[in-house]
Amino acid sequence: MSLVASSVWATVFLSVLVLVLGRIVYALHLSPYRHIPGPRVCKITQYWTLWHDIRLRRVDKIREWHRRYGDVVLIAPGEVSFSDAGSTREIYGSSGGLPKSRYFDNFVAYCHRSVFSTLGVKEHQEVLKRTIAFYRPTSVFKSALLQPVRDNVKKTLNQLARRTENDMLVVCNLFSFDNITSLLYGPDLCTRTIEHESCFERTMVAGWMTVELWNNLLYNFPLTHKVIKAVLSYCSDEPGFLAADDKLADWNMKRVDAALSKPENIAVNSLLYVLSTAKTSDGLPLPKSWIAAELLDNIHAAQSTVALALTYVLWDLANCPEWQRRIRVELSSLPLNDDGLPAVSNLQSAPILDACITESSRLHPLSSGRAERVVPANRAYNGIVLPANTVVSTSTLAIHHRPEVFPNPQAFKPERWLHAKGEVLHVMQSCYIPFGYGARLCLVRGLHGSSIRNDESDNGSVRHPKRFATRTAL
Ligand code: HEM
Repeated sequence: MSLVASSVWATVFLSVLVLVLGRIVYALHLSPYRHIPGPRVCKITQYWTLWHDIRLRRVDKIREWHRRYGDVVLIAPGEVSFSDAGSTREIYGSSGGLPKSRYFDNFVAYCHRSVFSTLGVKEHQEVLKRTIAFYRPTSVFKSALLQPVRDNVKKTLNQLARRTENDMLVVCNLFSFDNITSLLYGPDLCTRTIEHESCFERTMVAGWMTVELWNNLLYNFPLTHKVIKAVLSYCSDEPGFLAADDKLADWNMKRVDAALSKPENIAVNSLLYVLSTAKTSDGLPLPKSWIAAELLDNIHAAQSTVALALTYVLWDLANCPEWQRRIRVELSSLPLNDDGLPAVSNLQSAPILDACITESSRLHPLSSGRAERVVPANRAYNGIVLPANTVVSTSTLAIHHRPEVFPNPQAFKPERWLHAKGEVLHVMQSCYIPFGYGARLCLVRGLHGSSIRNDESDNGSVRHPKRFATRTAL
């Protein structure tokens, strides 16, 4: 190697070394985050957490860090995770008013921000006004909208009885898709993937389950995702590999087009109906793309969360014959409707079923763990001062596994919800956040009959009665 080439290489090597050492010294000794507990590597680079994100192990890793470092953990430069009820209240509570982080840009559809992806507090309140009527129990539980869902329950039970354990997630996904399309578009435009084995939508749902596994890569490294998608499409003779999301967006837009061309046929109380009758702040009808974006977002919000929630409940119960027996006894004592299923209102008086679902959601919370908010000005949380623009979040998995609140936290113990009373129950409720907390609580939280409510679940408004970064956590 010539002398010139050697000195160029030496200069490059030394420059990189100086940059890396400089970064390490800054992160560990000078950064405004140096005092926050957490793994050293997370203080230096965000790529360690991103790596776990892509491997779909982020939530587990953060819980492990909370066990080791306590309730406040620096998970990346400028990103802090909490696992206690007090900080959760401050971060997500209505009074805190923290905006969502740029992570939610990943959920912008047709260039429009839905309720879920709106960042600022004021903007969110405006957007929410257009859709909130849909989430009222009095409208969702109207039988015209609910009957297809009830019919799906019976079809799904038949399918589950015939299939193997491995098909459980697939069947639950189809069930979830048919249900949400029924509530969003109404019975005439909903899908029937459970019964029609060869319909287009069924292939789309299957493709989408694969897309979700790759979404974390898409959100963190879009270019790499594009290259992998192109290469795998080419190699697998499957041009549509990882294209189910685009297919879903086209499919949704066609449905909205078809419905808006005959508005008189749109099912009353469906989300499509609520949106097609809503007005902008200037009193004009909502543009088609806004309507389509909100519908698409609700499919995303509902699809894998509900499918996984159901799969986990079935999984937990599969290992507990005694709880299965108790649920059967409880349900068989409820009066039945003509369709052979208990009325929704009667399910509110099924505490054993409720406790099993609640405990399953505690053990396997389904939100991505990236319910991120941004701190607008320097402020202390749990006694630790954070600079403005820090991204903060609560680790749902960590707070759900606090051993002093949920003794033997790894165990499926529905009885903890049945027996707890007074202050003990209150503390458990304040550490139970599978549907989020406070100002941006999941809009369907109020539809779940559970008696489990945290402090901000019942503030009088309907919304207080949430993939693979996607919306669920694996
Ligand atoms: C078991 C099922 C579900 C779980 C675990 C769940 C969980 C969550 C969580 C944790 C949030 C808050 C995200 C944040 O704070 O950043 C949320 C928000 C939301 N969820 Fe759900 N969700 C579920 C089902 C659904 C369904 C079925 C729908 C629609 C029909 C839905 C619609 C929404 C919407 C629109 C938001 C945004 C609320 C806002 O920002 O005001 N979710 N969900």
